Amino acid sequence: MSGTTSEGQPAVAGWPLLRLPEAKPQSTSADPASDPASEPPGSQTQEADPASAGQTHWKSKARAAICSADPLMIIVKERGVAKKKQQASDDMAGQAAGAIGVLATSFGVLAAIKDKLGLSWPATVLLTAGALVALGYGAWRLRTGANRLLTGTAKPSAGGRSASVALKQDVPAASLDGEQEDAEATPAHPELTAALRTAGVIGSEQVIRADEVTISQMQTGDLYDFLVPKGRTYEDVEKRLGTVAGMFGVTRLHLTLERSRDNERRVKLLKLHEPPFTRPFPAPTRQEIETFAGVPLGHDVTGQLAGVPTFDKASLLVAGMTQMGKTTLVNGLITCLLIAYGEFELYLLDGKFCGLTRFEPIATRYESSDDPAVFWDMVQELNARSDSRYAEITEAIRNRQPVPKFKPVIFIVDEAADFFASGSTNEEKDQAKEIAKDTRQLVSKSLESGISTVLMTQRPSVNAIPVEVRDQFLYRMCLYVASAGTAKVALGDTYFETVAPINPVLLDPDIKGQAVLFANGRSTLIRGFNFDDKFIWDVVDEKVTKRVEAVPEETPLRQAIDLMRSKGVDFMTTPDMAPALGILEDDPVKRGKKLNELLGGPRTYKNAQGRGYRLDDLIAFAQSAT
Ligand SMILES: Nc1ncnc2c1ncn2[C@@H]1O[C@H](COP(=O)(O)OP(=O)(O)OP(=O)(O)O)[C@@H](O)[C@H]1O
Repeated sequence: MSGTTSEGQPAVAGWPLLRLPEAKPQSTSADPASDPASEPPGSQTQEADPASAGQTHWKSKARAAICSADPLMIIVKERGVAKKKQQASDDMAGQAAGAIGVLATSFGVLAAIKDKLGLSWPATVLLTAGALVALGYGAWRLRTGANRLLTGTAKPSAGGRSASVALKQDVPAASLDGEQEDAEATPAHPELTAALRTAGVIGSEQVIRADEVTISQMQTGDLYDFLVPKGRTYEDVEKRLGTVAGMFGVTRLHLTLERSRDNERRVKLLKLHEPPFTRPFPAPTRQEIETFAGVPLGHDVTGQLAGVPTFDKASLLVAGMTQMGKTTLVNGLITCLLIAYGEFELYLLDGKFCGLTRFEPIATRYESSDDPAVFWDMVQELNARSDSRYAEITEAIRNRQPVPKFKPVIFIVDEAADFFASGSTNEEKDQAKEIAKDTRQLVSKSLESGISTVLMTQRPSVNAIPVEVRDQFLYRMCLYVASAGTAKVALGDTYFETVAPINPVLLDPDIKGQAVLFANGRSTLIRGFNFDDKFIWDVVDEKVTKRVEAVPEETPLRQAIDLMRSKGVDFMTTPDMAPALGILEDDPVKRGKKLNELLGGPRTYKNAQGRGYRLDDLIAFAQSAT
């Protein structure tokens, strides 16, 4: 018999009629020539079928199907019925043979036991059945005990049994791994399990175990402390914090997540009772600032101090719309630096004229101007200091000496965008390009030489601060802004792809000083400090006194400073100061030159009274020299 159908398809033994391409159940053709089921006896289809007991019956049914609406289906069904019947009779024969075998063996075994023990037939049967049941029970106990040992669950007490069974119903169908055997044995925490499953943090078959969850009521909110299932870490929660917040029915701003030092699976999730910073936190004390590990920039949503680990080799960009609290925040930063950062030099450029004035007495250079030329001059001065510091480093390395330690310099500019704006002439455009180039160099290359830059802007638009400058900042802060695009300018183009980003657009603009701090790849919502003026003035005065006291008393510079302070003046002319320091020269030019040399070369200042020295300049000069 041929192994193919008329179309050349392989004829499967037993299924010659099932030519699938033609098997259209909808076919209603009455043309026998076109219908494979109507092929006459002796045709290829018939020949392909091996003889069988059910064949005649099947053929007659198949012929009857010619006139039906669905002939092929009927043929297939009939074929199936015939096959099943044959299989059933085969199965019955096999089972009967098996049963006879089992009976014969059992009888043999029982006869052997009866013979050995000399018991009656009923006693032998009962004894054997009892022994088999006892063996089965023993095996079951053994397996249950081993499972309990592996999962670490206690043996349920009689009273706890029903509760345990009820709780087990909360647990989803177990998978094959040990994790789920654990889950089966311990109830799931319903709220967290449902929230984290729906948020896609854990798989649909995973649970947060109730015995690994603690919920504490804090003053500001509920603190959930829990372990995510094995194979997951706190980062899985952190990545989907926004979605998790949605599951809790709050916003991303209501949630903060903390990792634990003891276990990567441990998550500490704080859900605030009310929107962040609804109630103000009191400004920190000196002691709190001093004991903070790093430089504090504000409070976090729980009222703890938050900030950056260091300002060494760092630079900060602060952006936010007008009147949101940038200047106040940076005033707070400088105050904290003065309290806890040791000795450093301040270069201040007050583009808003009075935002940083409180710190003028301790600034090495303070300018209040919106002139780009002033900004450029300060940038160039700092670049020159950086170059000379690099030269010292190179020299030390060349001579196999330890690399020198430099006093940190912090350059703070309030409202920086104005300084990069270019005029319409070619000359002004060239100048703007040069300013951008020098600023980029300052921010990027000065870190190693200990010069950090803080730029603030109320216009974080794409062009306000050139991208080559923006890209260099290590720390970024963004207060309220109106669009996500603006937030990206401040926090970086890829900010919203980072772990658990916070959208500054969602901040409440009526709660001043709130900012997203993005440092070391993590976002923290903070609110800058709003110190009393008196607190800031006291900190500044103390610092000035300390710095003056650090200048040796016998030096002319210290004597000049003490003279001005004792007389309570901010400015003294050269003719007034020179005799007090022992210069009795009558010629004004020679006197001025001698005095400046004696003082070590501080900058002079000229006003209506004539040329002389300002106290702030002398103090700044003294501290830059130490
Ligand atoms: N943390 C804070 N707590 C309470 N009030 C604050 C806080 N920060 C700022 N403010 C208040 O908000 C107002 C604006 O502050 P600030 O001048 O610092 O904003 P700014 O962003 O620098 O404004 P601009 O860009 O217009 O100069 C001020 O009245 C200030 O007192």
